[in-house]
Amino acid sequence: MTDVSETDGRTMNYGKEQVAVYRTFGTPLEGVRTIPESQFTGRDNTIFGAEVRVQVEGEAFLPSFSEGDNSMVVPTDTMKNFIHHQLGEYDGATLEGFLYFVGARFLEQYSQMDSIRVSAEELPFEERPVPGEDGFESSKLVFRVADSESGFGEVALDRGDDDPVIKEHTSGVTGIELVKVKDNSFVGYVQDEYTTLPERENRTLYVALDIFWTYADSEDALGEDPERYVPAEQVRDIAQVVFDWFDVNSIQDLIYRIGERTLERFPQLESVSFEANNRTWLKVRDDLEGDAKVLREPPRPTGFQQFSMDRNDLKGEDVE
Ligand SMILES: O=c1[nH]c(=O)c2[nH]c(=O)[nH]c2[nH]1
Repeated sequence: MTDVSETDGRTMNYGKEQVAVYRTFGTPLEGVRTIPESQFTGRDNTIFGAEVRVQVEGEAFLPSFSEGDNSMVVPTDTMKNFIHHQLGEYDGATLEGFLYFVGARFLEQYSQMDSIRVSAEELPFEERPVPGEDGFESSKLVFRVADSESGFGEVALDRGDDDPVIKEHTSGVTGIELVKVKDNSFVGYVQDEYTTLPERENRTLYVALDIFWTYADSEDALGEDPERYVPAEQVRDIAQVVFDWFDVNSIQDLIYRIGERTLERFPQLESVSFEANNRTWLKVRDDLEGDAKVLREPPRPTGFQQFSMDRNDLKGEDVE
């Protein structure tokens, strides 16, 4: 006989990924706090898309692995249909709120699921300008299918006594790609017999960035209180403003400053983390007038930086 303790600690889960789902005319996100680094004040949610991943766990699934007994198995195809359906039931306005909603619904519907992890990448769309009465305005109907940065969310839920309990959560913005054409350096690094990279006092820096954050109180991630919600657009905008403002000496230096500013702006956040990639172009010509250069793609391999920070890293300086 198999008891629970014997199965403790093993990896056993299954689920569905790449579940793309779209919703039109959702609940608008209104009432977020504005910050000086961003023009973002809310989202209409006229169109919303996400690619969802769901992963479920439960001791009841062991016989499906060990004995080929599917009597407790919810097909992953059904999971996909369930996600599609629940986006129509969700009446909130955020990606993380939807992930919590759909996760909680799964636990309610299928008692054999002990816990669930749901994550998603937003599939972004952009408003398009059309001529209106006072110049151009955003079309209310036509959107560009965008290849831009997108929101990210993940929640892991356990069954609680009453409502599900959020065991882990992460929010984020992924796919940021920024180029700064001058006022960046990379100097002062280790020089030895293996070094071929010349020091650069002023390089054109191209960085790809994913930024993730956690809240001190995971409920704040859901967006039910929009004043305490951190929109991915505002973090994206902090990143580009900090890049514009500071003459940094490396990507390491850049992401630390973005992290500091993000934690200072949003006291409700517990931590911020980064995955950065260096895509800096190589110089072909700099014999042109002024700061002008001709550049080319870098060859492989590429460098990366990962960093996480929390409130202990702040030096206690106020931001205006
Ligand atoms: O911002 C950078 N950080 C590095 O650690 C590094 N290493 C390198 O070759 N180029 C760069 N750029």
